[in-house]
Amino acid sequence: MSAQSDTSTILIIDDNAETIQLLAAMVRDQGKVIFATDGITGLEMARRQRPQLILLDVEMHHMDGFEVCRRIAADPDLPHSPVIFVTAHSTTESELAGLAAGAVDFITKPLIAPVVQARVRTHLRLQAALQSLQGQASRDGLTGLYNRRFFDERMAEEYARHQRQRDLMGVALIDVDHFKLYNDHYGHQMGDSCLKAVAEAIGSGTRRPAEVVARYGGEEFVVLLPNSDWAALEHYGAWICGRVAALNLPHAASLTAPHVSISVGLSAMLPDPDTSIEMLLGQADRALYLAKQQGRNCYRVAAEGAGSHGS
Ligand SMILES: Nc1nc2c(ncn2[C@@H]2O[C@H](COP(=O)(O)OP(=O)(O)OP(=O)(O)O)[C@@H](O)[C@H]2O)c(=O)[nH]1
Repeated sequence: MSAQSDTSTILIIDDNAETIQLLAAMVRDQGKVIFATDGITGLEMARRQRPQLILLDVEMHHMDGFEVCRRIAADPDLPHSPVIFVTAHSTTESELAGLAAGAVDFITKPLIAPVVQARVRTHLRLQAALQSLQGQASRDGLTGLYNRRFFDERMAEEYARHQRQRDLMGVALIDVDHFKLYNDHYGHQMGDSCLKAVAEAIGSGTRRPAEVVARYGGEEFVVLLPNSDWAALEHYGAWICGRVAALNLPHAASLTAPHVSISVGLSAMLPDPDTSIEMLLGQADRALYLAKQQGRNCYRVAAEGAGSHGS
C-alpha cells in the first residue's frame, strides 16, 4: 500500500451486492473501502466518513446516481468528494447527464480491473494534490493556523448551519497584550516565536471538530465556537486566558503581567434574517475592547452574556 492508500477512503454506492464485491476487490489496495447499497445511506456515509472518492452506480432504485451526485454538489454539509459513475449504459447522453450532475469520470461495465484501478488511482492522486493545495492556501505561514480567508469561508458555512439548526453560534477574538512592547523589548524574531507559541496553545486547545481557530491579523486570533451558549463562552474565555498564561512566557516589558497574556472578547448569536456575521464579530470586538480597557489579561462576554470576569 502507498502512503496515499493509507489515508484514502473509497465509498462504493451500488444496489447490487455482486458489483460492490467486485469493485471492492479491485480497489482495496488503493484505500479503505466502505460501501452502501442505496443513495440515502450512501449520502449519510459520505457525511460521516468524508471519503476521498465515490464510485456511484447510476441505475439504483429509489434514488438514482444522478440525484445522489446532485445532492453531493448542492449540500454544504457533504464533502465534495469526486464521483466516478459506474454504469452499464455508456451513451453520450448519459455521460453528459452524469458530468452535468457533477461526476468527474465514468467507468463502464463490464468492469475491467486494470481500467478501474487506473481511473481510481488518477482521481485519488488528483484529489490528494487538490487537498494539499487547499490546505496550504488556507494556512497562515507563520503560525500554521488557518488564515483569515479560510476562517471567513467557514464562518459563512457555520453561520448558515446554525441558522438552519436554530442554534447559538459563538466567537472569540483573542489579542496578545502589549505585543508592540514585546517586540520592542525582545526583537521581532522573538516576537514571531512568541506568536507561534501562543498560536499553538490556542490551536491545540480545540475540543470539537467544527471549532475553527485562525490567525485574524498580526497578534490577533479568532475562534469559532459552534453551538455555544453564554455559559460555554464564559468557560472558554476563562480557560483560554489560563492556558496562555500557563505557558509562562516572560514578558518583562508588559504593563499587565510578568508573562505573556491575552485579552479575549466573546459573543454568541442565534443567526436569523435580521442578524449578520459582521454583527457577531462586532460584538466580540467591542467585548475585546472592554477587556483591554478594564485591565487586559482577562475576558469579557458581550451583551446577553452572563457577566464578565478577569482570569
Ligand atoms: N513579531 C511580530 N510582530 C507582529 C506581527 N504582526 C503584528 N506584529 C506587531 O504586533 C504589534 C501590535 O501592536 P498594537 O496593535 O499596538 O497592540 P499591543 O502592543 O499588543 O497593545 P494592546 O493590544 O493594547 O495590548 C505591532 O507592533 C505589530 O508590529 C508578526 O507577525 N510578528
